[in-house]
Amino acid sequence: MSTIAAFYGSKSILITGATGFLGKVLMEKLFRTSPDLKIIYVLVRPKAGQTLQQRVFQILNSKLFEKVKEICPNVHEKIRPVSADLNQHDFGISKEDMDELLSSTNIVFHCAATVRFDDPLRHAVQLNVTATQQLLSMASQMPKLEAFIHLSTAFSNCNLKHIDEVIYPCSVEPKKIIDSMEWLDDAIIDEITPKLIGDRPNTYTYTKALGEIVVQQEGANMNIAIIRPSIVGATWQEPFPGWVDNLNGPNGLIIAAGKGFLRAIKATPMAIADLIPADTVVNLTLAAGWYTAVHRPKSTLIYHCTSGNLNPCNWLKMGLQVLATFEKVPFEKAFRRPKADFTATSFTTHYWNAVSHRAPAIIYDVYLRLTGRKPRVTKLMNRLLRTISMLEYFINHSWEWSTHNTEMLMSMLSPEDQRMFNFDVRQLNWLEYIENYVVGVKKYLLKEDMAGVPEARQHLKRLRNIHYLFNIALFLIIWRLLIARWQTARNVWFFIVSFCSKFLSYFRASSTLKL
Ligand SMILES: CCCCCCCCCCCCCCCCCCCCCCCCCCCC(=O)SCCNC(=O)CCNC(=O)[C@H](O)C(C)(C)COP(=O)(O)OP(=O)(O)OC[C@H]1O[C@@H](n2cnc3c(N)ncnc32)[C@H](O)[C@@H]1OP(=O)(O)O
Ligand SMILES: NC(=O)C1=CN([C@@H]2O[C@H](COP(=O)(O)OP(=O)(O)OC[C@H]3O[C@@H](n4cnc5c(N)ncnc54)[C@H](OP(=O)(O)O)[C@@H]3O)[C@@H](O)[C@H]2O)C=CC1
Repeated sequence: MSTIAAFYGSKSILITGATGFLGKVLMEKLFRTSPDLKIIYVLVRPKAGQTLQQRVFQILNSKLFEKVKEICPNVHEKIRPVSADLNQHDFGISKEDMDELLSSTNIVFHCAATVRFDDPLRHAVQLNVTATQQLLSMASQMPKLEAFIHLSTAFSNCNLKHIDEVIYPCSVEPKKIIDSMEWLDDAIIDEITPKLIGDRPNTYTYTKALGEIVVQQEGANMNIAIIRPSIVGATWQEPFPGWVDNLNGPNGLIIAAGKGFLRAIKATPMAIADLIPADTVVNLTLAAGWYTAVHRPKSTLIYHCTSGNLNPCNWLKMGLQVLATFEKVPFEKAFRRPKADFTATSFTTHYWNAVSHRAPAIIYDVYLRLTGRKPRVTKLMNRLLRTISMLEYFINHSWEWSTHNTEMLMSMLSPEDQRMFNFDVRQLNWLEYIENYVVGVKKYLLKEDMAGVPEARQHLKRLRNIHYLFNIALFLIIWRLLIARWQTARNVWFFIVSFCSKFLSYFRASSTLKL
């Protein structure tokens, strides 16, 4: 019997960010492995015209939860959506809901965050710092609380090369930042943002670092742990391989490459691609929740959920396997054949952006306009190039994360728990994982049926023929222009033509003699 599964069996659990990528995988695993848990409270806001109940219902009815519904048929009764917006004071939670949450909750998993890299500092501070502070204040009033698990990121200190499982100070105290957001106006905040984030690439990593300090300061009297995952990718094994549901991280780029939009990206091919599967993160998170509650470590433990030092894979190996999978399982209705390369310098990147990204987009838009349709590819391409510029930092740097606490935690698990809550990334076969990841992107993000693969292959063949025809036409046009203007080109042309005609007459003469 799994100790961890039994531990969660009788608990009331509060999850923030349950509608997000990791939150869903976390909920699924909890229901699947501890179907007798008491209740999961999820803090949800109404969104996109859906009530919170509709949002939760949609999640429970998705493919991700198919196994859960077999194991825990009354799952709908075990989940309690609580209307909450983390941007509001007290999260806008009603008094009755608040009383219930405070009196019943045993474990808190804080996953909610803004993960956008370009969020204005005010918004990123509100969600990643102030809301974390408020949630801790709520947690401090929970008499039955056994553990508070905070999801951070391995990149919160990406301004360092070697990162230990400790909390690093920031130049300005989080409390001062929170206070200043109340009275500074947006223009001034925009002006001071680069100075505050310093050598971090964006407001996301900066505010996640501030959030960690808040957790350490405000949670001093609680059982707290911080999980720092690196780049979270599709699921590895559970509940099935390859599950993804948003465009973050590598997902959007895999689509762009598979559809033939992304042809070149500036990357350091030998830099470590520190990807970590979503189910690995969730297993570690649940194990840490159990350990924190049961063993009550004296200080806040930080767990690095990374792959680089235990099972490194570089961007070249990853990129090549992504491309190899496109060969086997092409995406439908590609714009061009998937064929991408890494560039090394800003000069070559600009060159390929002009030649391989912007030019084909413009040509295609002209074609759309000529055929009476609305041009759209240039806009799409601009958006892709903007996304790439945001992500580039992470594919051109390398980090070393120490994983002592994570390894210690692994050693504390029973063999049964090590199997059931496996976060030993050394067992991961990258090539197999990446193939499943790309197939997962096709199936679960693009919603493409595998039955469409032969047609997708045909489409790529047509694109190849168009490509050849286009190149031949281009060559002939350029050649014609050269002949018209340049004597040497004319001489070369006459030489080739007379050589070919002599060769043909010799060939004809010799075949007539044989007859
Ligand atoms: C010798 C031969 C060599 C061969 C080499 C072969 C090379 C092959 C290369 C091909 C293979 C490619 C795959 C390789 C993998 C490389 C991947 C590298 C990725 C590195 C990622 C590092 C991330 C690390 C982060 C740290 C981890 C974390 O802690 S947090 C989680 C990560 N967070 C994010 O990823 C958020 C990033 N997103 C944003 O910040 C914003 O969305 C944005 C700024 C990017 C865009 O903002 P904008 O306002 O413009 O758009 P938005 O409102 O968000 O959306 C508008 C529409 O665009 C769609 N969208 C959103 N995101 C993406 C995206 N990532 N890609 C594409 N499209 C996106 C969105 O759905 C909207 O669409 P509509 O609704 O239709 O309008
Ligand atoms: N994905 C990754 O690569 C990595 C993620 N992490 C961390 O893991 C955690 C989860 O990330 P992930 O699941 O990918 O993120 P998602 O963006 O998928 O999910 C974010 C969640 O936060 C919720 N949320 C955002 N704003 C509010 C708000 N104002 N009120 C209530 N809820 C809100 C979202 O709700 P809604 O659906 O309503 O928008 C959603 O449920 C984050 O803390 C992130 O920093 C760390 C490393 C890597």
